[in-house]
Amino acid sequence: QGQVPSSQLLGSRSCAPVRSQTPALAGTPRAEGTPPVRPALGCGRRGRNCSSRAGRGGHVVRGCRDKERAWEPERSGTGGLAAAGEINFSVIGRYVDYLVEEQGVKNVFVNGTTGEGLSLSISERCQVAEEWVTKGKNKLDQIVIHVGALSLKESQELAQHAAEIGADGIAVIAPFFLKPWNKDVLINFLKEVAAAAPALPFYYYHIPALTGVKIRAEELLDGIQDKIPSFQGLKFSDTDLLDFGQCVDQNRQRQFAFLFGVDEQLLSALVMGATGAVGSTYNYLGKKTKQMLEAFERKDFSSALNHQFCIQRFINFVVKLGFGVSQTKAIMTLVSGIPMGPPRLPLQKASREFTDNAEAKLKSLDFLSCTDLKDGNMEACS
Ligand SMILES: CC(=O)N[C@@H]([C@@H](O)[C@H](O)[C@H](O)CO)[C@@H](O)CC(=O)C(=O)O
Repeated sequence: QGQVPSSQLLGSRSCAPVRSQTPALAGTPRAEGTPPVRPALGCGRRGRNCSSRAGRGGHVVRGCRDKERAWEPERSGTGGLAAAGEINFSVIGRYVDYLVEEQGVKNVFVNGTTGEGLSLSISERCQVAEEWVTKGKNKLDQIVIHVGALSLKESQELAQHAAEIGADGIAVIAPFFLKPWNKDVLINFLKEVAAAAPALPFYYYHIPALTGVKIRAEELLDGIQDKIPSFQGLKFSDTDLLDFGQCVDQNRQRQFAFLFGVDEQLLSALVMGATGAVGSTYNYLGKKTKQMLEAFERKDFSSALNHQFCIQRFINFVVKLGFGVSQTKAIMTLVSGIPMGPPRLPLQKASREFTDNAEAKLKSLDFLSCTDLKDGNMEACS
């Protein structure tokens, strides 16, 4: 079985502190059997202060340099085809177009949970980031790269690399094996990563259910800018709306971005002051979610609630079937027509039964019609 992991996007997620901003996605598409593209080097976007690696003299981003060789087809002996289990970069450009044109999503969060960032090597993470920046140039508004890792040094390498390629921001989760035991220790870790890319807006990615680090975000934010001057905001992937509300309430004087990451509860978070959203479902429900954001903006709360309930109906349905990153990838493939490939171990590919059920539900909720389906997925309509 050829396994080609790729990254996630937003649906990936609104990274801008503007309430009406399109939700950004997280995750990287993976594809099977398509030719990988060697990522272009150098910085991409909006004249950000970055320089190419070649121009940085002695600056070494070890993992990222190794990859340059690994992806030369003539050396890999694969004749230009992605080997089993490898990332296929060639779909990222198409996926950018799909997000922008079909889902109205212009901000992405790369190498996060949906993109299985923690299951990739450092070299792969660099390549994925580069490909998104290259292909997103002049198309996407913001590209935030998740650079969290268990090793502080690796996290710093990734942060430096993100700055060099011209990303718009970096995000970091709490280290989750040897864990920080209190707020100060966590801040010390985050501060060291942020210092590796001081010009890049820095986001803390709060996802306690996966990291096991339960330090409240509200506590962490208290005085954080004194320690991390580039601190820009929070990606809050937790259902504790008391904690989230207090983050907003206690930081009203600051221009922080509060990006909410529980898609089925987004409306509640908007009421509390969320400035954007980052989530897996925006990969395929981006347009629907935008309608909810727009209804909320124009204070049409009844419509906004209808949209949220509709989205909840779908999420509630798939959660009962068993829903995670693998299933998200299957739905992304179904809706976009762009092959995401299977997830990487220890995750298992979603079952055909799951995909069939999810497809039927999407159609019954009018989230998907046969005319939405791309050539590659037409058989799903028969
Ligand atoms: C645990 C998890 O995967 N949470 C998702 C949500 O979008 C989640 O899939 C959705 O709310 C459905 O429960 C996001 O918060 C993850 C995310 O933003 C990312 O891929 O980094």
